[in-house]
Amino acid sequence: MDRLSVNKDTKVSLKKDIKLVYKRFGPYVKMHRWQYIMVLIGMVLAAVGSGASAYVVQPLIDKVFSQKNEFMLYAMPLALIGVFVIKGVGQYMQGYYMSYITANTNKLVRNLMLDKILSFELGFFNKNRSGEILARMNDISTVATFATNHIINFVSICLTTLAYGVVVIYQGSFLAIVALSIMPLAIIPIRIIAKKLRSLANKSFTTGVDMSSRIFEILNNIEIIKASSGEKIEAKNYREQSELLFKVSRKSTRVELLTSPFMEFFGSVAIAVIIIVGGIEVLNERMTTGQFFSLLTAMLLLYKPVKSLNGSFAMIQPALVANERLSQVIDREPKIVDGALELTTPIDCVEVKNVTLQYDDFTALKNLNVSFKKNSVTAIIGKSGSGKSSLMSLLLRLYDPTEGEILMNGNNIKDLQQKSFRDNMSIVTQRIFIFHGSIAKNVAYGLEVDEKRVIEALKQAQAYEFIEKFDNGIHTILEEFGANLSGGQRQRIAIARAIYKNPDILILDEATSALDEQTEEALKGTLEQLRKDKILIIVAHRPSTIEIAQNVLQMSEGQIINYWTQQEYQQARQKGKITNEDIA
Ligand SMILES: Nc1ncnc2c1ncn2[C@@H]1O[C@H](COP(=O)(O)OP(=O)(O)OP(=O)(O)O)[C@@H](O)[C@H]1O
Repeated sequence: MDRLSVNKDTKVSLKKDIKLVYKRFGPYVKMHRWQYIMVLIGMVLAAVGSGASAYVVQPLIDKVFSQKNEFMLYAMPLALIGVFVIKGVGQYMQGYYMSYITANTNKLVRNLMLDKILSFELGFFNKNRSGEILARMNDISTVATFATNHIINFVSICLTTLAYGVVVIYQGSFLAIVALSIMPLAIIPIRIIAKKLRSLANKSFTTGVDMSSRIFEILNNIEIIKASSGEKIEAKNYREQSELLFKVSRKSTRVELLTSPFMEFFGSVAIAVIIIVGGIEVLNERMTTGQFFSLLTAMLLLYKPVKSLNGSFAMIQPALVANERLSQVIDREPKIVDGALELTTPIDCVEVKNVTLQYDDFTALKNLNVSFKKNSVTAIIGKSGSGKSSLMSLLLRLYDPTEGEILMNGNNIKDLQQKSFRDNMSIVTQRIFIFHGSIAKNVAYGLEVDEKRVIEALKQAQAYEFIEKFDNGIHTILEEFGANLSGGQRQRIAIARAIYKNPDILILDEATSALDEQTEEALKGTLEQLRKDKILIIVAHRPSTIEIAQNVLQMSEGQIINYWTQQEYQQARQKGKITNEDIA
């Protein structure tokens, strides 16, 4: 499964889906057992406090108001304060430890999810929009909150209900059974509502994904949008999606809120029955007034936990759907699996053997055979779309060949630990990654900052002369995407980063396109020096860059059509066999 999808099936299989949630979140529940014990203690305190608060109504009315007992007049309010303090402490403990469990689970699953996403091959990112992936990150909190709270909500409600139930039954058993039996009837409409909520949760997710993906696209292409006066079209499209989301959310609120009137109705019927049946019992002196009011208070208090049980049923559907979506990411296996072998020697030879690469049905590279050796500079030329970048991606194992193999120092790179060879490779492409941070940190990305070496790398990349002019030099803060730099300056920082790593293989994939001729000429001198002990590959687009290469490889439609020495290449150029148009 390359493309993430949303399951449109609205068939409700609560039991199976809840099982899936606990299969995923069970370990996190187990891991927090001590916190759960604290929650449980808090819960017992709160439940005892709640039950006792209903119970004290009876002696208050019977002893103080009916029998005029003065001692009880002072004792009862004190007891009441005590009972509420116990309840308060219990609720605090329960709330504090519960939110700890939820927040910690959220954190751990988020980290796991990012590790997983980072382990995926490039193809996954090409096929899925950023908004789609981000939305699945946001799903975590919905499921984690549900998974960690649901058990405890359930236990809490059962305990509180039990405590009230004891009071209710103790104060008048016949009456209690009548009243308690009406309450569960309210659960019936919930199952009908659950089905509706599931399809609405899916719809709202898909619309949300479209919207956040669009925002990403707008932010990443703002220059083009403005230059093409696309603001109005973007705003119009976004408004339409916003409206759709608004409608879906209104609909789900309507459905969700239906539980409330149902509950109110069943609750009022239960209370009405208690008043009539209990009133008759009191009038016939089979029950004291205190017992009656204590029972009534317990019933009114019982209403809240039963209502919240219903509330948590309404939460189940969005959480189950969210679990299904995030499982698509967490359970997905990366297509590029790391090898076991660590490459410990410097890379001195890369061989591409009978390599074919297919993107879905499209064959981008066909049966390639070429090798790159230490101390050599190879230029790759070819028209746009001929497969130059695809070949470079294969060397980094961003994709695996569909057929054939890539060998590094004689080892198939599939058998090697990716980090062990990527740590010794640098690539500069036209897509330049600059993050918000100092120039020094941008250059040393992923490595310790050594200021001297940073300056040296910047000098080699012909970047230091403009950085020197900044007030803060290499400590100048760069904006996201390098917005405060020119295209050529960004490219030179990226080249400095590649040099700073001191790699065995340096790949420049159209990395100098934004440089003026003079800077490029100066950079050529640097590359001449750098070639020593390195494999240098330059995907070239200017005839002047090709001059430093010993070998020139020409690609066309995914195939190597020529492999020349520099001399042969020059002769081919002179004879007009190769023109500027052949160099993309
Ligand atoms: N991720 C991808 N999925 C599907 N097709 C792709 C993908 N990447 C590249 N291609 C296709 O493979 C072919 C080779 O692309 P590649 O980027 O390797 O060419 P290139 O020679 O580097 O082109 P340019 O000089 O324009 O950068 C193109 O036809 C392109 O459309």
